[in-house]
Amino acid sequence: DDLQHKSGRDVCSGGSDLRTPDIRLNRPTDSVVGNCPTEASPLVMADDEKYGNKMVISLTPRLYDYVLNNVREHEILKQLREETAISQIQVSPDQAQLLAMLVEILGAKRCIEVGVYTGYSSLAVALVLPESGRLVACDKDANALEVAKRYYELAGVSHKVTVKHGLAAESLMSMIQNGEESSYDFAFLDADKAMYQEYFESLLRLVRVGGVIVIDNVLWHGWVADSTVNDERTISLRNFNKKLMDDQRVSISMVSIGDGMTICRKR
Ligand SMILES: C[S@@+](CC[C@H](N)C(=O)[O-])C[C@H]1O[C@@H](n2cnc3c(N)ncnc32)[C@H](O)[C@@H]1O
Repeated sequence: DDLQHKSGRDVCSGGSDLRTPDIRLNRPTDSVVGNCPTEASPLVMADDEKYGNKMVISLTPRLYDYVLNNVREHEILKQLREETAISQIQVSPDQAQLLAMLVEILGAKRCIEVGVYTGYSSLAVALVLPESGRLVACDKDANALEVAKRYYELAGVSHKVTVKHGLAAESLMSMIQNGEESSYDFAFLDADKAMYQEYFESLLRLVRVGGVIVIDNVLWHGWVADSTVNDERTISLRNFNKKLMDDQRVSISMVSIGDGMTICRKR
């Protein structure tokens, strides 16, 4: 049913204007079978002529397995992921690796995470921070934070992490009031979606010029692009993405990894 477009058109059985790509030739074939990825053909085409029917890769389960097999996941991260996998709310290993890579590229020393849960993404960041580095980890869930703290200890990084238990909006505001504006290099936002704009405004104050803010779930199960889905969180994310697109205070790059992440660099 997911594959059935609400208009009644089966988007994966193909329309007359959609052709399946020939991967070997890296160009479309003439056969008309659709625009949805299959294991044999993970390429999909933008179906708008203005993009020149550009072909892009779309992950199938087999291809995603391949991606995951090419992630260098630290043993302690694997252990944490396996212990808490049931929740399905933590970032994926390839996302965590990208966050850590961004921190390394930036040479970040001071980081913030909003939405820590049991610590998977924050641990990935803490592991690559220098010994003098600091990560402020904000979450309102005391039980989840206990698990996170246990793993920071196990990984030998707890001296780099300051856990802030409470409402993230208040934690961020207290950091601002504490004179910490423009003193952070990197922030990761992954908490309640309806509050994203407010968190983003605070993070923008806390991060220095040239610093990076990464926002998770910007594609929100794909619902942001489905005009028939209009629940509160989807609308929030859609509005947030729209505002960010026009926000000249940052450069942006929306990346279709995991549930979608936008990387922002403060100008
Ligand atoms: C998607 S999970 C974070 C996952 C984590 N980044 C990871 O990859 O392991 C979202 C977290 O945001 C926290 N959260 C939701 N609303 C919050 C709020 N108002 N203040 C602080 N934390 C909040 C939840 O308690 C939850 O742990």
